[in-house]
Amino acid sequence: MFKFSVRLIKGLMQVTAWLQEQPVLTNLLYRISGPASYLPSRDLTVTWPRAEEHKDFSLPNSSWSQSMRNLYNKYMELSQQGSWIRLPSYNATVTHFTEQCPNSAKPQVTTRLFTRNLDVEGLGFEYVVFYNQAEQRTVCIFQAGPYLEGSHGLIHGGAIATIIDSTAGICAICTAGKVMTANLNINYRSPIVLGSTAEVQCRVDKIEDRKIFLSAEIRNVDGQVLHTEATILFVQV
Ligand SMILES: CCCCCCCCCCCCCCCC(=O)SCCNC(=O)CCNC(=O)[C@H](O)C(C)(C)COP(=O)(O)OP(=O)(O)OC[C@H]1O[C@@H](n2cnc3c(N)ncnc32)[C@H](O)[C@@H]1OP(=O)(O)O
Repeated sequence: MFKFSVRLIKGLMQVTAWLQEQPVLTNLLYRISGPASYLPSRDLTVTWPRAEEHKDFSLPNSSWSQSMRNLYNKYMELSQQGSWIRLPSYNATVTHFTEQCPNSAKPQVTTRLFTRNLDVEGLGFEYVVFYNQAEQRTVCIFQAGPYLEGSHGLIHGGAIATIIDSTAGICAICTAGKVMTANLNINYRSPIVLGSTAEVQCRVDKIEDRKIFLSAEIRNVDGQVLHTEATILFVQV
């Protein structure tokens, strides 16, 4: 009887594991009960971080070019006047929300934010985001490292989509709380050279019930060259 029970439990665990690996079923689970059931929680290690363990990756480092620093300094000066705030940037999404709510102990999961997944400074996404609450805008100062290559010497279109989605996502989160990208529409107007600095400007255009409509532009450092235009729809969840 004991052996039978152990075999039954093992069998049930295998079936559960198999079910969790089926994309259609996982998606259905997500639709029914939200992201918690969608995450492969059995594979994640949970720790309880202290605030001082959180490195802020949006502060200047030695890989930043002079033009990146100049733009950073410009927005830091505007921040001192009160219109903009520099948002901290950690390498895991959950850490941001732990920082937002210091009194509630939230677990840190050993996942990495896509844009902060490289350990060596300057190879991937180097960026800092500023938020203007009164105008519902974000600005992202962005330097693309050599590991973001698409066409020879140029940034991959998917990396451009990522930095737009992130800048717009932060704007939507700051404006409307928990959201997900429903639609991202991009026009690539001119290529961005690897290593160059660009400025992503993003604003909320309108809010209709749970839908937050935003638009974004990427320009070069002096604003003269338009690289990319996009519209983004986020839905509150
Ligand atoms: C200090 C603070 C710092 C914060 C620092 C944060 C940390 C740093 C984070 C970085 C920020 C990264 C941001 C990345 C964010 C992703 O990349 S999310 C990943 C990509 N997105 C996804 O995987 C989403 C997949 N889709 C879904 O889950 C669901 O379709 C959605 C989007 C949640 C919507 O589903 P739903 O809630 O059931 O909504 P539904 O009833 O279908 O539609 C609601 C309305 O939206 C409309 N709609 C839905 N989808 C669409 C669509 N595709 N097109 C047009 N309309 C649509 C519907 O027509 C409907 O309109 P109405 O009828 O109300 O007028």
